[in-house]
Amino acid sequence: MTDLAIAANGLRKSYGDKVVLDGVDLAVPEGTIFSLLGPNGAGKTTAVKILSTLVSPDPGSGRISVGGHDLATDPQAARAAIGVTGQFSAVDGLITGEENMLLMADLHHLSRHEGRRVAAELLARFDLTEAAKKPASTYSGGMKRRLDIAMTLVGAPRIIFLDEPTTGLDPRSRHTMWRIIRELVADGVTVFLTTQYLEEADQLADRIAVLHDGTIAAQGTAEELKRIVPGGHVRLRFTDPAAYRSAATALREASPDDASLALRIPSDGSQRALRSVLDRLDSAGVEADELTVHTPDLDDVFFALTGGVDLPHQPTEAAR
Ligand SMILES: Nc1ncnc2c1ncn2[C@@H]1O[C@H](COP(=O)(O)OP(=O)(O)OP(=O)(O)O)[C@@H](O)[C@H]1O
Repeated sequence: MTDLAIAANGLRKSYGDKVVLDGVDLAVPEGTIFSLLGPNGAGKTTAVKILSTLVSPDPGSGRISVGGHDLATDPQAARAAIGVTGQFSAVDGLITGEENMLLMADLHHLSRHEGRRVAAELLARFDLTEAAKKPASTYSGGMKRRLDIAMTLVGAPRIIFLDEPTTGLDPRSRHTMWRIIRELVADGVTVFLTTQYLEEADQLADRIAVLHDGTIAAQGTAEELKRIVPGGHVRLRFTDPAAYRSAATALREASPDDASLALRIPSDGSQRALRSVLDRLDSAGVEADELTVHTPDLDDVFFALTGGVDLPHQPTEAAR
């Protein structure tokens, strides 16, 4: 057994002439959240389908192992270790939440007694006990999504693939889902998450990979990815025009914005850089009325990586 829950080398997949995955390497340590980001059609779902044994990779692909099992030689064992919650819900709306759970328990060959115990426990955990006897078609989007994950957990998988788990959910339901995902990982489960929401990857993922043109354009922690795009700065705002002019003289590298009496100073936002700005303001005897630090966010990274902008360097092999 390896300490990587998911390991893939040179993952390739084409549909006819269309190359969807063109040599993708993935390494997801056990008990972590990995997020695959990419624009629509980038191949995220295809990657999830291959890793969860629903679709075969092209013959040119390298070794893929999931849960320590080689997908080529032991797909059955890999399948037993995973759970998949896709973009299209497995929930049957015609039967109740509880019946959906019991159906999953049957599929996993749990005894009647054990099935009822597991179903009740998971329904309670996902705050669905009250709604358990109602048809799932009457559930809200958030409740359906929670039921979907609860159904995935009936088989106690060690690795869970969540394909866009919060698409279409309101902010409250999205936060509930984030709490659920964090709790899963606290229990030692590995989560492979695809999302269109950069904030979601930023909030949850230990590591993020950006998929673009069939390859991984960059991967690392959210902080590592943010460091590869320029744009960090400190913004100082003044109410007194004289103070504004003195500050502009003291901070020669600043870009002035005369209309709003604001100065923009390129900065990595570190403590040392901030101290240098404040020291120079002190020496000039001026005080800013407002100071804000802007660090690039994942949106900046995403658009830079998938929009053809030239970047200085990419920490693809950044230390784990
Ligand atoms: N079975 C298939 N046959 C032919 N083409 C396919 C098939 N499945 C996916 N594709 C194509 O492969 C590309 C990647 O699709 P995929 O669903 O993996 O993207 P995605 O990143 O998950 O996109 P989205 O965010 O829109 O869900 C798309 O161009 C899609 O049309």
